Amino acid sequence: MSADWILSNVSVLAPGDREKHLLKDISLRINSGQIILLLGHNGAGKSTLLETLAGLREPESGSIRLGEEHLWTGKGKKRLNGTVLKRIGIALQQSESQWFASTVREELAFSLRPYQVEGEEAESRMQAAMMSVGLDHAELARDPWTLSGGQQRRLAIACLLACEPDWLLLDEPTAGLDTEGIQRLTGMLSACRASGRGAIVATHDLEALLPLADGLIIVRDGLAFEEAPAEAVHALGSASPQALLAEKLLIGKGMLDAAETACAAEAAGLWQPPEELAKRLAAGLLGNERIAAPKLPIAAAIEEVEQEPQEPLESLYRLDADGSCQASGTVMASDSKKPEDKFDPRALIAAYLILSAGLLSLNSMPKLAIGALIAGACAMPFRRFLIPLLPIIRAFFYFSLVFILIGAVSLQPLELQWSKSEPLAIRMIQLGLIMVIGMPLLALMSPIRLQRGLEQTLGWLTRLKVPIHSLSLLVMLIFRFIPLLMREWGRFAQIVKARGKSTARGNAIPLRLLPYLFIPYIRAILRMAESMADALEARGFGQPAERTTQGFKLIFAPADGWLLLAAIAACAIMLTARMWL
Ligand SMILES: Nc1ncnc2c1ncn2[C@@H]1O[C@H](COP(=O)(O)OP(=O)(O)OP(=O)(O)O)[C@@H](O)[C@H]1O
Repeated sequence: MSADWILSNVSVLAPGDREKHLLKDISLRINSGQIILLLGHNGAGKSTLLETLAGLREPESGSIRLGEEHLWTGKGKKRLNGTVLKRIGIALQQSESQWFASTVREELAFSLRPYQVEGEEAESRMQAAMMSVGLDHAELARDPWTLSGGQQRRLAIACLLACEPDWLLLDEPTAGLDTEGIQRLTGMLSACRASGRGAIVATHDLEALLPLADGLIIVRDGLAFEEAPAEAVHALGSASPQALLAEKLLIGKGMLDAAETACAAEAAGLWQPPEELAKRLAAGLLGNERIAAPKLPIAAAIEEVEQEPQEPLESLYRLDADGSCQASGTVMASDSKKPEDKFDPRALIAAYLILSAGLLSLNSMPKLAIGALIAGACAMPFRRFLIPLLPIIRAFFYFSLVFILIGAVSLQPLELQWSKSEPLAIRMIQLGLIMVIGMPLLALMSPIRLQRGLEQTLGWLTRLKVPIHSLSLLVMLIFRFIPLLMREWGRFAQIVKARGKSTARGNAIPLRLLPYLFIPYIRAILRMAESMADALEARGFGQPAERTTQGFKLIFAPADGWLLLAAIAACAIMLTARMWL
């Protein structure tokens, strides 16, 4: 029999951004043996909540208990509790890309390993799990990568079921499943509940899962909004699928503007609750008074979610005459308040070069002190981008210190002569300061804007046969791929840790699990490179006769002028210090 989840004031911060809350002060009790749906807009925090329950994200504050057991234990609650981990099984979105073994059987055996289940017991669990998800016994010998997408999703769930956890944590489990697969899934969830186990399921598929649910948790902007009573859920469940079907039917007949509904909502990631559709039906918009929205406690909750002010669609999307949705590139490129859109990359690079030249001109410790003050003042407004890079800065500091100390060693007699290593110390401090002021650039320039900046500035060189498009593309890809590779590593690390029931913190991976991470990781990177190559080809790269398409044009704004003036003033101060000190 599974135990209740008890969450008290749980908050989770974005990795590397301590000002961004992914979950805020969540207090919940989720009773054992229930099927609970997590609902909410795209980006609301459903996956984050599931990952936090699975110990894949460390809460900044608050406590998470499964019955009497704390998920995080030890001094300062910094160590994961392996006993709790073994009582839960999580399937992340796209966790079917996790395969490393050459057969389905080995994959299942890997999932069972932390439970030390082997031999006949393991075999019977594997077969039962395969049967529950509708995979044939013969598939055990197949290479998991040769299964279809839907079959791989079923296998991901079978890997969880074989471990017989008290709680299943499922993220979008119906995605990619056919009708039979969904029926299997709902049957499996009902069977879990009947055996006293529970499930928490993040989903947008209300039609399939709402009729099963014992309760709902609405997540909005990282807040768990409401736990709905089971009666409300079932009453709502009887109304919503019809409303959805009615809407689809009317869109098909051209009686409802698809651009206003599905296209816009899907494109902007807005979730349209069935309640909204039911209200429109009730208002006569769809002409079917059979489906009227019942006024339920949960309806009020969903309504409140919907009343959250949304960014107007037209600021993000342009609806063309043919009803198709287009991302509004110019709006996103110039008017957005995202950090990487604030400055023109050309201004940022020019300011960086000017400041670096100033720092390199300082040739003594007192002058460098002035340079350090100026570099600190420049970096201060962007300190939140520097926090995640502190380990690199610290490593550089220790590395420099060791070199400076070695440089200062005199052997006859054995002593430290500071004067010997002063030039090296000055050089290392200059490099350190240049590195620190350069670090925020990674966050202030998106790769695509950097590419456009290079193309707009150096585009004239193409007449001299200089391959500027290719060079700027290369720079863009380097900028784009480094964070992407790190993110993918984090994603696969999470999956492998969840399967291996690792108690390691953060993205740290125990050595024993590394081989299981490398294969799917490398495969994912290769696939990503292949998709990118296809996309580039579609844009015209690699076909010299074709003109490549360009999404937007950078425009030098007053803020860029001020940035350059500030950099010139700072450089002037450093040059003056060099001459007069
Ligand atoms: N590593 C991260 N760094 C910064 N922000 C993050 C990180 N991971 C998630 N987020 C942000 O946290 C928010 C919640 O994401 P989450 O994946 O939990 O949403 P969701 O409700 O599951 O969405 P969906 O329905 O699209 O799956 C999003 O705004 C996302 O951009």
